[in-house]
Amino acid sequence: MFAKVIVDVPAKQTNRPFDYKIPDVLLEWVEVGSRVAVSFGPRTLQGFVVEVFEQSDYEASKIKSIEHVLDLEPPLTPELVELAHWISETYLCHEITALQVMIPGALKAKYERQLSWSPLREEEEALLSFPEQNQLIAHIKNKGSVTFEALLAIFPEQGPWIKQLLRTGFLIESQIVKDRMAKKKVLTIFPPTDLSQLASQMEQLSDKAKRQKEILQFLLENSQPIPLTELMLKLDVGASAVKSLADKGWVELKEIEVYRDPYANRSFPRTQPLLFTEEQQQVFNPISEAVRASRHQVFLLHGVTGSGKTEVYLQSIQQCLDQDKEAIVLVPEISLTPQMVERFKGRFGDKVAVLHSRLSQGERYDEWRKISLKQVMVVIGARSAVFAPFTKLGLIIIDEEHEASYKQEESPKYHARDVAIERARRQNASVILGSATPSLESYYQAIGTGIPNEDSNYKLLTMAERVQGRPMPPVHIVDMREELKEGNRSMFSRGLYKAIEERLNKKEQTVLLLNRRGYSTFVMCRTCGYTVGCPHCDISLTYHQNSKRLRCHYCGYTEPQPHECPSCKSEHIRYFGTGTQKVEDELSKLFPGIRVIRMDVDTTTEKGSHEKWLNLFRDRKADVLLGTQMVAKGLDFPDVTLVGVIAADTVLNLPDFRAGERTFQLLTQVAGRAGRHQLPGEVFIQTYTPEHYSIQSASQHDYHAFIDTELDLRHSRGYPPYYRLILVTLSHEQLALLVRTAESYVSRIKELAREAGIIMYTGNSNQVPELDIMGPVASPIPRIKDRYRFQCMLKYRGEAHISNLVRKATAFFDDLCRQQNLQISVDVDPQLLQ
Ligand SMILES: Nc1ncnc2c1ncn2[C@@H]1O[C@H](COP(=O)(O)OP(=O)(O)OP(=O)(O)O)[C@@H](O)[C@H]1O
Ligand SMILES: [Zn+2]
Ligand SMILES: [Zn+2]
Repeated sequence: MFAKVIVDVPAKQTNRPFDYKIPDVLLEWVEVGSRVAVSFGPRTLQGFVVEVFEQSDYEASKIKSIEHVLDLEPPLTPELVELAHWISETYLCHEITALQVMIPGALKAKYERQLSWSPLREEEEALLSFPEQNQLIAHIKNKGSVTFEALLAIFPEQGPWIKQLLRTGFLIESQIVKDRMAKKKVLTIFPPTDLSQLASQMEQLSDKAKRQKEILQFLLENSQPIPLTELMLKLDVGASAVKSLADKGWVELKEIEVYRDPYANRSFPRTQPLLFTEEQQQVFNPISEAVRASRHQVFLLHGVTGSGKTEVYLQSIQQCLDQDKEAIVLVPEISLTPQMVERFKGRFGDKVAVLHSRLSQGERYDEWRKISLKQVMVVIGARSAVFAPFTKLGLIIIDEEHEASYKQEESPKYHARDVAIERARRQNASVILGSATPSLESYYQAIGTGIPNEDSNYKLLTMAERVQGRPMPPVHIVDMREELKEGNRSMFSRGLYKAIEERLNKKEQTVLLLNRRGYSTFVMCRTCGYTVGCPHCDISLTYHQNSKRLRCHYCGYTEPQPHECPSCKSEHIRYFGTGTQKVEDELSKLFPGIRVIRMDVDTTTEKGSHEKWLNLFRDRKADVLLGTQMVAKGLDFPDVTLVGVIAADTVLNLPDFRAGERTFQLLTQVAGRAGRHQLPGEVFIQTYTPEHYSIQSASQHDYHAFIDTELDLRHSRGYPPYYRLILVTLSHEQLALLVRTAESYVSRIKELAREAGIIMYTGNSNQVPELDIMGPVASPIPRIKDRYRFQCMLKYRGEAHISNLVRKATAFFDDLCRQQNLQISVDVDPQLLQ
């Protein structure tokens, strides 16, 4: 038997399968999707088996053998292997890159597989009726644990039997990977076993030891060990108070290892399906029908914020499980909040695995194993969870389908939504794309030519009302220019100020949004206008309050904050722009005693901090939740009755044709956090361009008004969804060479297009062009890490033949890339245009 193997060298020459012989002892172990070690030239490389076959066209003696297999179970399914091929074709990347992105990072590390005899199955052992294998079993028991290679070397004939024992759980594979990962230890406080001691100790404390008393009181009430940092946050106490209790020997403070399942010791109260509203029922019916019939169908679920989309997801998944099929739920990384996880774990309990990037490598690996060992039926996760190795997929749900983060920015530059649809198509599964603000691409697919139509690719389902007839919150647009005219120089308009004040009085909560992009806190000299830029990239450095340093977001370069202008020596050099930190300072000045939780990149780097902040807010330990995009998504807190957007224009000013769409989406999302339960909500949007259509339509909760204007604009400018885009970026250290190469790259594409008979845009043609090439021009960020960047944008109608041109043109420059260290990066359906 032979195998076709894609080896782990991402290069054009190796971007095809190579033939290897499967040695007899490995016959049982090599399958499509297996990872194997093969010799390739002078080296031994890792590779993936993409095909197993009987006869090779090559002379048998010339074909090398596979050296060994790296995993006892193939990490990829045959379906995923095919999908990887599709990804490499669609997004123009190497096939190995697409294969590698599908497996968890932990698997990529080298490790040894140890096998040992399971102690758990002792009683059933007598039932094993294969006496001739006694020797093998005795050997394993004797050794305690043995490596897979060693075992096969001694018992080369018994591969099938070993496999059987593994699958039936008599043999277990010990996870050396697990041991290799640094174990996580956390300083934890343990109350004494006899809690009554605490009460008497509390009385011994003097009145001055208020903090210590609080801690004892807390332990008395909760009687659970609790991590030190968590306690400090919860009670707002310092470590010293805890230490003095530990010194007295009243509580114990020790480091414990935390188990890697981040949800392992959490219980999720089980929830029951809610009785559907009429609208929910009416969108659920067709979904349920498709799932039951195992029919591939894409549904675009357009439901306003608070319309109860999640409940529709949950019951659709239940339908899927009832058919004994599996489901994947994708959510954007930042809305994969504990609240979200809770909703799925609450309904489906242990059947759910969770995958996101804040998990450690080990944790991710554990969750992934649950999927591949079929211990779970549902996966909820960020982008890459679309590759969960399920084999009986019934449904893929993509929540907030419009989110740009579903597009991976590094190779393979895939769009999880499109991969999901392709995967579902291959498995006859259904797809739900859910959003309050569907992307233009998806909406356009769902309406076809503008009229809802039976043949269009996606089926549009609409929920226009909030659950239980709750009203959408009224939105006030505040013109900040007027505020300034009338003498208000604060970053809060008078309206928003009053509204916050009212919430404080009524003990209700407020969410304040400040766009991340908006607070590029660059440093500028007020005398001469000099701005501090990165010496390696053409972009301003960002000021970081915590470290008091300037930092480049692209290359990580940092330098201390300057005290005088490098150009004119003036002392009036300072940082500009409203950072979240600044808003927080201002809030405390205006409302003494106000409790603010600030969530931004600076406060959420630590693992679990995201969760901690949100829990504190939910537990009403703060009046205001202030943050960047992360506060806009998915939160469902009953006491939030006010939402304020500090500056709505920041995204609008980006040089991106999606700026209007992004603004509309963000404003709609964040406005949707207010008044979701009994208490009515209210929203303030502060802006310098109140007349802009995306701000106007967001304030009226009018998706259709927005989309009509936006579709017209896109049509007249030739952008998606009417045209598709491919962005090609070339970079090199020498500007002159780069410009020359970029020019000849574009000529090359034009030449290929002419050969292929493609109608190109000429400006005065009567024919509708199929392809328009813009550029080459300098990229919006013209230099990163000392490399200059030029780009060209291809706009085209229709499908694959254009990506074929790009593939050919890029291949033509392959040698130049290698010899001259030129880089050409291709982004199909780009989301970021920098
Ligand atoms: N059928 C129902 N009966 C009663 N309450 C419901 C029902 N469906 C949903 N809810 C409740 O309504 C609230 C809003 O629902 P949900 O969070 O699912 O909305 P959503 O459409 O996902 O909103 P968003 O897009 O803003 O996240 C939740 O508190 C949910 O528990
Ligand atoms: Zn200056
Ligand atoms: Zn830089």
